[in-house]
Amino acid sequence: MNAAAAGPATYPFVKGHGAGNDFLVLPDPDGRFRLSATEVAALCDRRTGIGADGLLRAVRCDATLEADGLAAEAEWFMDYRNADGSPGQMCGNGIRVLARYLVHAGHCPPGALRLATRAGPRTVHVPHDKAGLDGPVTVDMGRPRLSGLADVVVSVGANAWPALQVDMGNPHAVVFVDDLADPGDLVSPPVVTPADAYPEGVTVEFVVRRTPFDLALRVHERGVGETRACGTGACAAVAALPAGPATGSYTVDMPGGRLRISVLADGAMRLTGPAVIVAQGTVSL
Ligand SMILES: N[C@@H](CCC[C@H](N)C(=O)O)C(=O)O
Repeated sequence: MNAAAAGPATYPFVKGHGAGNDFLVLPDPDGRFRLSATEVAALCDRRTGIGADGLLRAVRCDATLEADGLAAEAEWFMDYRNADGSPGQMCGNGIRVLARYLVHAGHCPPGALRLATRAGPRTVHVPHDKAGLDGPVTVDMGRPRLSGLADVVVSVGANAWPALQVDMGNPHAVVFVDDLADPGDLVSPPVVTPADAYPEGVTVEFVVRRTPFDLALRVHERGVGETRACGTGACAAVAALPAGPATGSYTVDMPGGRLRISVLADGAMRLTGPAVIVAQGTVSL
């Protein structure tokens, strides 16, 4: 990590999760850190680092070129990195955890917060009566974009399924399966064909529809591996329902917990679930 000369040797961090999808929050209000992919991966390593599915650098929009042009809309930028160090455009659980941190640390009042991401600004709602270390947080996810441009197939071992391409700001391939055990242990990434369908990689959801408004899924995230929950993935699964989702409220159960998704009349989605801070400390690098 390259901090400005004479910067501190230790840095504060916060550890949090949303439905078991866990993150390292690194406050960097003045944009002093340049984190290499190797450094992010070392911090996220579960044996030799702090351990997380991803890292959320909390930086003010006016302190980073990546949020160029967004400072008029949002004070803070979510610099999201996957556990392998690669950047991601959007993270539905991460942005809820970031909002939890910003409110808990006193950087923002509870209520509606506008946060910038690589996929554009999003509004996050931290209830006034739940401004502590845990409780539900909601994010306006916007409208999913479905692409029927290519016929995509997802394979795991001898099993293959047709997939629907969904863009939630980040890329997803959604597969409906009979049983959540069908994709096996997901230790290796699913194979997606044609290979050029997702030039920057893809997150794959394996979904079971239990009732019209109740889904369960497992997810293999780009840049991470199988995780216990994925907010954009849960929205992508609802977006991929045959004939499109009806307006209303959906539940999506994942190994780490339950997320709720409201589909509004204009097709926009609101994602709600737990956002929890579990630890705070310092890390020296
Ligand atoms: N867990 C996240 C998604 C994180 C980004 C993903 N791994 C990618 O590379 O696009 C979520 O909750 O949405």
